[in-house]
Amino acid sequence: MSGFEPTREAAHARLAALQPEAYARSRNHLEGAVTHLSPYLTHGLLGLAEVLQALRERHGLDESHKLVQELGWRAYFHHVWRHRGEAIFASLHAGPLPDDAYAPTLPEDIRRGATGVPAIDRAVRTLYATGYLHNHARLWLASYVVHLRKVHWRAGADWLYGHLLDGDLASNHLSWQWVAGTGSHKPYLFNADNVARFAPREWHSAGSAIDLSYEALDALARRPREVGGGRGEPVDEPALHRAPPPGLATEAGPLPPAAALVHPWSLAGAPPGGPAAGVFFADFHARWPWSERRWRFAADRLQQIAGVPHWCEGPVPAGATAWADPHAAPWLAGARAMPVAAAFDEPARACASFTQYWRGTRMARAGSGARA
Ligand SMILES: Cc1cc2nc3c(=O)[nH]c(=O)nc-3n(C[C@H](O)[C@H](O)[C@H](O)COP(=O)(O)OP(=O)(O)OC[C@H]3O[C@@H](n4cnc5c(N)ncnc54)[C@H](O)[C@@H]3O)c2cc1C
Repeated sequence: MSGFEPTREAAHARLAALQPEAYARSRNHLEGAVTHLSPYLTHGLLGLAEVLQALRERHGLDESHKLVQELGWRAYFHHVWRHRGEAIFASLHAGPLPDDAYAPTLPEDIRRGATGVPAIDRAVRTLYATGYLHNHARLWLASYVVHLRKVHWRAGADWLYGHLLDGDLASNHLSWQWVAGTGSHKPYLFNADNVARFAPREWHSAGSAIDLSYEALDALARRPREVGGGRGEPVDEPALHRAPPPGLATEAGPLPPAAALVHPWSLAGAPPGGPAAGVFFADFHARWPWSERRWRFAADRLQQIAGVPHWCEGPVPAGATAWADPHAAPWLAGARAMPVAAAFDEPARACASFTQYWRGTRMARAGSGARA
């Protein structure tokens, strides 16, 4: 996989390269034909509706196709965030053990990719080297952290979010809850045989702490004691930054009163109006630090669109305009937030499961007038 360039051209190149049939056959394999669209979707370089439209028009896909369903998971997690708000950052319901049976912080050997389980240590190295992980690797990592090492899912979720280029608070934190069993009916478990089936040889983990039957793993998930770790060679964890890292320029002055704002989740371009101004929200990053790679991804694109981005401490001026996004919403309260085109029709009620959501929605039809 090559890196992720923060440009519309790179995003469209990913879209043009999609192979839906190969995706459906191979998506669970670490070397399968996955799309690598997630950093572009998270940062609004591509809209979900825009991707679905391309899948419909170029490939004739509908809701029955696996790729459309996977994109549906993203939309479902945002549906849950819309309905539950801040509640998604705490356990939605009880998991296999009470919350206080899990450690509140991530042990050093996991952070440093030194657990001695090749699949986990590889995943951590890949994450730090690229800012991206295949879905299966994310599932393995989260399951190991929560069920074998007894670390609270929230500690793992916050850490992973910071290092991912595609970190999306709904997809990330709700996926961790799905794995933990606090957002699904049972814990997600995996073993060395599963890794051997879907990952290249260097990831294989026979003889390690995950080389167990599913019965044994299920019993482990339901008892409070952790399996030990810490037998591997450590790597350095890249720093996470709550403010722009050294060398990344931002402007501290006030925003123009009627600015067309571009924030890090709307990097396709400025909304209509003007003048365009890029913006980072200080309060967001006080809570959610990012890796340097991610800061640069967003800042490079903001710079392309609107010059040096502003460092915004507090809400934006009333009279400014911006594309709506839930990550940015608290700081856009006084501004005109322009809706992004819906990708899927919104079910009338809050859905308690993906299955319920999927039964209650369809791919939205184009033509709402909002940005794709
Ligand atoms: C523990 C954990 C944490 C995750 N954190 C994030 C995150 O912060 N941001 C994020 O975008 N995705 C997250 N995901 C979902 C998924 O792993 C990634 O979207 C996917 O791996 C991104 O790679 P891709 O674009 O090549 O995916 P593909 O497999 O090619 O899928 C295409 C698109 O469908 C959507 N999608 C696919 N699978 C999922 C899924 N399970 N849940 C939600 N959307 C999905 C994504 O938008 C993705 O870009 C997480 C999953 C897990 C298990």
